[in-house]
Amino acid sequence: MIVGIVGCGAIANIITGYVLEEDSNIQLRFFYDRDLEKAENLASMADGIAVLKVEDMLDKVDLIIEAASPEAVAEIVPDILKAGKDVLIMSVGALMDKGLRSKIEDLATKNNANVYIPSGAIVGLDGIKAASIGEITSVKLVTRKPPRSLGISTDEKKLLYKGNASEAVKKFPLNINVAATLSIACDMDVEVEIIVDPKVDRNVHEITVKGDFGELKTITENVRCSLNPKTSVLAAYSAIKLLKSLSENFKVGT
Ligand SMILES: NC(=O)C1=CN([C@@H]2O[C@H](COP(=O)(O)OP(=O)(O)OC[C@H]3O[C@@H](n4cnc5c(N)ncnc54)[C@H](OP(=O)(O)O)[C@@H]3O)[C@@H](O)[C@H]2O)C=CC1
Ligand SMILES: O=C([O-])CC(=O)C(=O)O
Repeated sequence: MIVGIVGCGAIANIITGYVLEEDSNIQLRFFYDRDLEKAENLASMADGIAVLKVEDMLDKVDLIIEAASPEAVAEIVPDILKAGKDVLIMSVGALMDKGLRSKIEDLATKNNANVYIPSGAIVGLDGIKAASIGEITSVKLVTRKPPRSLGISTDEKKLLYKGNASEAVKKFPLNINVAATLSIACDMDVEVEIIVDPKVDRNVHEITVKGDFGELKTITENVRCSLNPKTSVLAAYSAIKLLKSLSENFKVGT
């Protein structure tokens, strides 16, 4: 599978490092970033090609990884799908915009292309997807991050946000994509709390789901990426695992 990547920051660096060290179906060849130097640095590590615009890789790839920003989803994903190519989206918060999401779903169907959304920095999506076969009655996400991850400075633990996911992704576009992933998985605009906590040094996501299946609670205490403390290492790992699973004939989990 020939892969291009849009956004050459923390997640792209972890994916590239993995591809260089491990045997897999992922042939990472093309790199794009609005900062050409970042694309060139990763391309030279991976013996790939830095491109000046996404169109320059479109006819040469099977799949593009979006690991840039919510704006990049709106700017770039429609063209990828129009070219009939698959896309893996990390900046999932963009899809809380119902208009953009249905445009992306329609383009994927019309062009026989796939949109992949990895579980990212949370655990439990397997059970939540299974639970959605029955009735889900409530879903709540409580995210606690250290001040540096939220780009603020404070000595006090504080509730920064309480509301639904669609507003949370507008207020914290680079910090709470997981709320969008969760909302899409259970087809609800889930309840979200974001807490800044100087006492934690991990990005912590706690999910509680209730439904006719019973109740589940997951807590993920994520190590942060060295290149970007907002982002958890598990998010990059989930993208790698999803890409690897595309060529596997033996699947486990929902
Ligand atoms: N689904 C999930 O669970 C998670 C999702 N994420 C999301 O994944 C994305 C990537 O994360 P991460 O690697 O940590 O981010 P980084 O900021 O480390 O890297 C992103 C890179 O993409 C560039 N970029 C942003 N917008 C564009 C654009 N429109 N066109 C071209 N390049 C662009 C950035 O440039 P610049 O520095 O100039 O902005 C930066 O170089 C983010 O949106 C993040 O919020 C992160 C963690 C978990
Ligand atoms: O990586 C994380 O812990 C979560 C995150 O930033 C996001 O969902 O945008």
